Amino acid sequence: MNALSPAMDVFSPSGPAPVLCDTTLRDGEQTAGVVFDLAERCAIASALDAAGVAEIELGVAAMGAAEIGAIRQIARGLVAASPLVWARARAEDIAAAHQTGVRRVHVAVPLSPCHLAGKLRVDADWARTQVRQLVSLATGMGLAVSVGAEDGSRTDPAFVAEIATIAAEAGAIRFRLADTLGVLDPFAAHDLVRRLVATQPLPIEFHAHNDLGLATANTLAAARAGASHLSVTVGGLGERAGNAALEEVAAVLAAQGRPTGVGLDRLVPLAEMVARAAGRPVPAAKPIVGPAVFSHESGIHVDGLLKDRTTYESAGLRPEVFGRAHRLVLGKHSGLAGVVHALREAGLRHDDAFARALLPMVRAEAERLKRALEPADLIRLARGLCPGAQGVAQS
Ligand SMILES: CC(=O)SCCNC(=O)CCNC(=O)[C@H](O)C(C)(C)COP(=O)(O)OP(=O)(O)OC[C@H]1O[C@@H](n2cnc3c(N)ncnc32)[C@H](O)[C@@H]1OP(=O)(O)O
Ligand SMILES: O=C(O)CCC(=O)C(=O)O
Repeated sequence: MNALSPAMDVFSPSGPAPVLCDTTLRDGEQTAGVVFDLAERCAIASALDAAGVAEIELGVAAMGAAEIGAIRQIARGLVAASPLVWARARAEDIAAAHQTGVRRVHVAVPLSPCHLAGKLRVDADWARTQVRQLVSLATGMGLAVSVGAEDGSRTDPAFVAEIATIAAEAGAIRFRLADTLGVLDPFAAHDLVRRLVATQPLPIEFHAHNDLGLATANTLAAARAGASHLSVTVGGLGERAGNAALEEVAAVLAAQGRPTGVGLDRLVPLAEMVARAAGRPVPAAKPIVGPAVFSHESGIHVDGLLKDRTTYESAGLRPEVFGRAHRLVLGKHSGLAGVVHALREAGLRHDDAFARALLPMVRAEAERLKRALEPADLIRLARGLCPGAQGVAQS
């Protein structure tokens, strides 16, 4: 029994877990205004590696000599994870990637009509030719090559499959379908990936964006449709609204019985490390890693949790799994059970009559302070109500 809910239990997919390809250091750092220094990049890569992330996209070698040197240094620090370098569909980008010493390059090829005509000023034949020639060029240099369909979700699926087939014939090892603008919903993502899996020979990676808040859902739908590799970033950092969050994808797959090898207890330190380096604090309610996601205040929830934790905690989301713990707080929505519990924890008088008298004061104080109560607030209120409350612990 490993489902997040009975519904997920019924529909849990089977088969090997997809492989996670983390692109925090490439798409994540492309977030407007985010810059990691070299020490931060090395530390993030090592933390991802230690957490068991299988693949790490390290950056864009075409940015120049300093970036080539940085990628080389970061890659040298990896123990188990496989590094890869991102490249445009240009021979000079592949040459730059080769200079990093990393043995794998990912070549992104814009495929949608608007990217081909509007951005590159080329036609579909250009894409066919570039993929054939560049994959051969890269494999000739001894590089393993994956090919990406940039803006693939706004491209005729038959053309995407054709390019993937050309990539396979030229020697590519994988094909990445990018929902570059985050336009898909999970049903469309599932359909596109299923079609691609069925019509061309390469393993498929899905690369989601979160413009509609669907990156994780789309990534999981892609996995269910047969994507063997999934792009993710720590905290979902990435262009605009970001990418699929590593912690969400890893947690759901583990809960579905398809663990990715990522240590779930490493996710919070990773999120905090990336948040610090990015200058973007982890949002309080960010699933899995947010500081507040295992906190409970509402009377009915706290009462339920105290009687039987499974009332408000699903099997795959036990806080201990992530190295975390429940935090029961007192506030405007507290009930009697929560007050009794908090009093007992604080070593204060905690009989029902006392807690019942204190409850309206707890609510009023939370309203006055516009926040949850700290232990010191509770002690102050309890002493105000009954000066001898402290140390008069009763069962
Ligand atoms: C959806 C994505 O995430 S795509 C990845 C985005 N990542 C980045 O942009 C990484 C950082 N980028 C950079 O440092 C720079 O843009 C560089 C080094 C890649 C290129 O810099 P510049 O040579 O100054 O070009 P600039 O950034 O102004 O324009 C991009 C050029 O790449 C071309 N290009 C864009 N994508 C691709 C592609 N996948 N394949 C081939 N060419 C491409 C554009 O057509 C444009 O070419 P042009 O100058 O001949 O018109
Ligand atoms: O890597 C790719 O293939 C696509 C690039 C990308 O990040 C995107 O399209 O969102």
